[in-house]
Amino acid sequence: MTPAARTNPFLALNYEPAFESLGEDYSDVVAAAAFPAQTLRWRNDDLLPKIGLDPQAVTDEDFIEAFGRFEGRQPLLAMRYHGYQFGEYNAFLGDGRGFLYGQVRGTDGELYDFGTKGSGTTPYSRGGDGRLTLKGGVREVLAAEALNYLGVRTSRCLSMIETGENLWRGDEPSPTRSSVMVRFNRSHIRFGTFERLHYLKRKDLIQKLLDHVIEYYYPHLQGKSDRYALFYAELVQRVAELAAQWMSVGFCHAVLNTDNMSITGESFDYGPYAFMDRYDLRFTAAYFDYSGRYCYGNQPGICQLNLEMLQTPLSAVMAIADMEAGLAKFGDYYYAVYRQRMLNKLGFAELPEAETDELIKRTLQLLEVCEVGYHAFFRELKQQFNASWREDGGILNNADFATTDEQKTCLDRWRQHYHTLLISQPIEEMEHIAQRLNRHNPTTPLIRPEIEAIWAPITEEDNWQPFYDLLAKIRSGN
Ligand SMILES: Nc1ncnc2c1ncn2[C@@H]1O[C@H](COP(=O)(O)OP(=O)(O)OP(=O)(O)O)[C@@H](O)[C@H]1O
Ligand SMILES: [Mg+2]
Repeated sequence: MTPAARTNPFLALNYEPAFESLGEDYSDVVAAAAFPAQTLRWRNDDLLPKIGLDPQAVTDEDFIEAFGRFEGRQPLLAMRYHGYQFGEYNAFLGDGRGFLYGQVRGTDGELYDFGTKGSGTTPYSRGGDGRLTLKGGVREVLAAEALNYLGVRTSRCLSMIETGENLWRGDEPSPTRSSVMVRFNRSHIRFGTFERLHYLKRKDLIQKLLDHVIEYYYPHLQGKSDRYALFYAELVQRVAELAAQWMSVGFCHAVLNTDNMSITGESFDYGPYAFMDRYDLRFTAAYFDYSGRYCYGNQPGICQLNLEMLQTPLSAVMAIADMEAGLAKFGDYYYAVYRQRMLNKLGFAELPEAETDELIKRTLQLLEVCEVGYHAFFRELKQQFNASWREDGGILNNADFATTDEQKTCLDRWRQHYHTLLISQPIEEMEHIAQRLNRHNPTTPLIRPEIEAIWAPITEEDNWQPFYDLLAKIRSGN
């Protein structure tokens, strides 16, 4: 007897035609580019069990067949959307270098998207090549893994395959290498997906899409008479919390256009992002963001503004007053999470609100006065922390970042304050403080020099080991 032909586990998944079932008003059927080569550079084995696959049973060739050659799966749908880009409405967007490959139910019961980036041109490419640079792929893989470790609600990359083409880009030495990536996230429905329908004056399609979003991503609201208002209120909460997550980990997304805002409140699209080095509210990651519109410190406000702009399309089916009531809570949601996360970074689980605010204020002031790196400071704190600090007050005695008189005075004041807080905690708590400092402050933050350090061996000698080593570090916090 001949053995039965083996099926690629990715092709054997039970794909649900959720977005597809909305019909042809929301997407276009497209084909993937035929690439001259496929070299698997990244397979995210962490994600496979989440979709019921055993990593051992999935070969590299399975990845390449499914996510490099895109064989055996259709329809591939370029999703339609518009969006406000740097405040200007753009009615010529849509998936210009990607498509929705398919949707699968995770073992957690949630629906997930496989969405591509760099898979070829579509009707929305606007003269672009439909491609993703290899460095772009590498950067998105790294950002997603780093943010995931840090507890940010983020998309992940399932695979990244080098595709053997030469690309020309203004922001990379060119020709530069090409890649195709498959993203794994909750949904690629964007604020801009609704904005497009408003632009087309299609109230019917807005309602249909909103019902779809609630059915798949807010199912606990289904059947409630005020489900639309509840949906918006929950989206406000999710987005506010996401902004707080970014701010606490020192992350600047860089392109918070409404087409990069997910309707599930999940973070995605890691283009010119950067983790800042020094604490600086004006830190701007994208070289083309001349006004600093999407600088680090503007992110909560921009998220709030994007939510407000979403009211325009949604007002076709619900009352603006209800949405205003939902949006009014943005600040409370934001600060609750920001406070908690900063407290954790400083080692504490809980302090009265006023004390928390005072500690955060003094810490940020210290970072500014001492000109010490944001991540470097917290790393120093975790590495030097000693339970004996509670008794002897020898906090950060080995810190080398305070040299001027002003810096020394600032550090001394901070030490005294931190010491008072340590004394307010029982001695048994010191161990937990050490654990929290460890968990919330990575030893290797994904700041730009770390990325450039792994990129050099890739371009110079095609050595990928430093990339894998860095991934291991950012996935473990070490
Ligand atoms: N090289 C390219 N060829 C064709 N279209 C492109 C290219 N680069 C970007 N685009 C399109 O420009 C718009 C904005 O790009 P942006 O970088 O925000 O999205 P993206 O990174 O391509 O996709 P995603 O938002 O899913 O991460 C999108 O419509 C995108 O499809
Ligand atoms: Mg985008």
